[in-house]
Amino acid sequence: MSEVRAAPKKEKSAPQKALEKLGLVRDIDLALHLPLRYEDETRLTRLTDARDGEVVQVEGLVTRSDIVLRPRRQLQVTLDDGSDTVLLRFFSFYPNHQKTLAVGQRVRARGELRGGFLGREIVHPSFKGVGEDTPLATTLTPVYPTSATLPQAYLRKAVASGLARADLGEILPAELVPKGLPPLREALNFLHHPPPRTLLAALEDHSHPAWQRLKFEELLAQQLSQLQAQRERARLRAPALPARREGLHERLLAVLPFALTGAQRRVVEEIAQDIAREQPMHRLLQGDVGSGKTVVAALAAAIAIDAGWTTEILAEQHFRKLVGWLEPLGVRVAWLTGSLKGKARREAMERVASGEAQLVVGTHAVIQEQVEFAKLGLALIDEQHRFGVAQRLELRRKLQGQALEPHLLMMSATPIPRTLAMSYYADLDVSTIDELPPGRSPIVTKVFADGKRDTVIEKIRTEVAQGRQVYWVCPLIEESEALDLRNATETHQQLCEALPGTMVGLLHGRMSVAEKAAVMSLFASGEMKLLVATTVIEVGVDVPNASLMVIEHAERFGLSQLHQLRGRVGRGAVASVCVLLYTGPLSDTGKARLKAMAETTDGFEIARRDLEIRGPGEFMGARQSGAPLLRFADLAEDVEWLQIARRIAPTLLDRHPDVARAHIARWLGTKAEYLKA
Ligand SMILES: Nc1ncnc2c1ncn2[C@@H]1O[C@H](COP(=O)(O)OP(=O)(O)OP(=O)(O)O)[C@@H](O)[C@H]1O
Repeated sequence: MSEVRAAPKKEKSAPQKALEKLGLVRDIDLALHLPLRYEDETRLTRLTDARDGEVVQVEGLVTRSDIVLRPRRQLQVTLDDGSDTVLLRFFSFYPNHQKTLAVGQRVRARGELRGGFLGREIVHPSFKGVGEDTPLATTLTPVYPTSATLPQAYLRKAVASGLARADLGEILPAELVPKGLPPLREALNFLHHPPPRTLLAALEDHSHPAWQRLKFEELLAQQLSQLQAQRERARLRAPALPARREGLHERLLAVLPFALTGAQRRVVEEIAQDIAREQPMHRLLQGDVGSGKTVVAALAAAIAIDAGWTTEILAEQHFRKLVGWLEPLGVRVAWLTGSLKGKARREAMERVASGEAQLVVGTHAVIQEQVEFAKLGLALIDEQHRFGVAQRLELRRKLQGQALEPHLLMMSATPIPRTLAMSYYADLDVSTIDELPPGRSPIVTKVFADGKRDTVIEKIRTEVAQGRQVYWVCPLIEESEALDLRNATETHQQLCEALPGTMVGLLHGRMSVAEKAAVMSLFASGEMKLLVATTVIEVGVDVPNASLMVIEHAERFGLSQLHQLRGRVGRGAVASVCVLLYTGPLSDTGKARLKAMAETTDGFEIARRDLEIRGPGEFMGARQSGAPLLRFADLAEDVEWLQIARRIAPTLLDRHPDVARAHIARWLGTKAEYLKA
């Protein structure tokens, strides 16, 4: 029976999806996906010549092939290469393995040789059946960074065909390419398939000219796109917001209970200079948790408001404190949060539209919904809001009728080294608060298995008895069977029972803004001693009297997030402790994260380790999210190439704009459009 059916839509296979997830979509992406290391399948080692501990490729006949059940079920295969024999052992195997490895078959196997209880052996070698004269590989075999769902063999094929298809012709005029560097196609062919006996050290430490070519190309693309973005920005106009003598910002300084640190003063000065100009500021303000970013933002807002322009703050709770400083000085504030409804909402909108509100505090909804600003001069945005270029454009659209762009100050509490920041946020200037306010005592971090809960509760009792306050952080609000995470409500209940007579609060994301505010104010006033919360307290919460933080299921959190959370304590002069409770067994990365947390409280160091611990997959994930992270070059190491790229970029952009565009597109792909926008 034949029936005409529409051809079924071709579903993407799991490896295809995995490729996409790694960002390996275009041929050029595949061509630029470089091996982590190489395997040498170009030669055979005679067993008599091989030493234990050496990675070898051997070839011979199978003389024995048995499944052995003790001490653990395994397939044992003896291979004889004419000079000696070796035992191949497999703890997991399929029927077709046994077929290839049957007695009498010729097999080529590769792996680390070691002396075992049963004689010399290779555990889990890679292997294939071969004929008498199956040729050896002619080049070294690449091993690529990959993910769990993407088999190496599939990836190898995909990269090889991407490399063959990719348009890798020279784009740059020959006179601009530094001498001694091979053409791009040659460099990539070499790096994917180095000839036998290539000195691998030069590939591994990236000193080989083929690697240098990639570094140079990438840095040039980065410099070009930054320059392009800068030039585009230079064409835009923003209101000049000069700081007035004896203005609002000086009144604010006068009422603060502390003096600014040197770093805060420097950063305020950088921002003040920027916004005094008619070019829009695009600046990232970064500083470790508790370094005092809020007051810097408040001073910037004060200058803008004084100049007669509205400031918008995209961060609901981070800036309660900021409002608390400015409102008493007579600043008119409008709150625009998602939960604001009906008349109150309409009124708030009107106050924004008429320009009556000088400071507008809100969530993302401020941009997404129908809000029209009368005169928006400065936007302060928390990095948590992932305020990408797309959102900036949206913001611009909301300013129809306003010929001028607002100045943008983005704030990040995940500090990254300046050089990295420069490449990560290609079109932002960076200000860094690299000094903590005086009088802080370092936070001591302890890692405990969840079985030690009672000891931890005892510690809470002691802290509370001394008049201190405590946070207890849980990862989820609802029991998830899959993850078996403890429910915040349940923990709250448990702690209430364990600590009778102590006021224990609960804070989670499902509560309304008003409910959250009520709980927070009880905690801030000191009346509530213990606050059980989900990660909603991650940013902006500032209660200097809190001296103990317990993080439950700490193994489920990312490193930066743990650092953010931990930063809620140690904000005053009292010595603080952070307890990380984990439920084992821990994965390697889980272990590495908790270890890093226990070893350092320096946010820059944490950020560095975070990048180190996350695999290449996540690195690429970060790239895909639109943040151009350098993959080949290292801004600290490759200073020479950076200087050359800096020197060439303006010439290239002026004299060969098409070449510049093509070069950016090749290297940054969709990100090139992202930067042009
Ligand atoms: N120069 C200073 N001297 C003393 N205390 C300061 C100073 N600057 C800020 N503080 C105080 O330090 C605490 C942390 O400041 P702030 O909340 O601005 O940090 P932050 O950088 O926003 O941190 P986070 O990202 O962790 O929220 C606050 O209690 C603040 O009042």
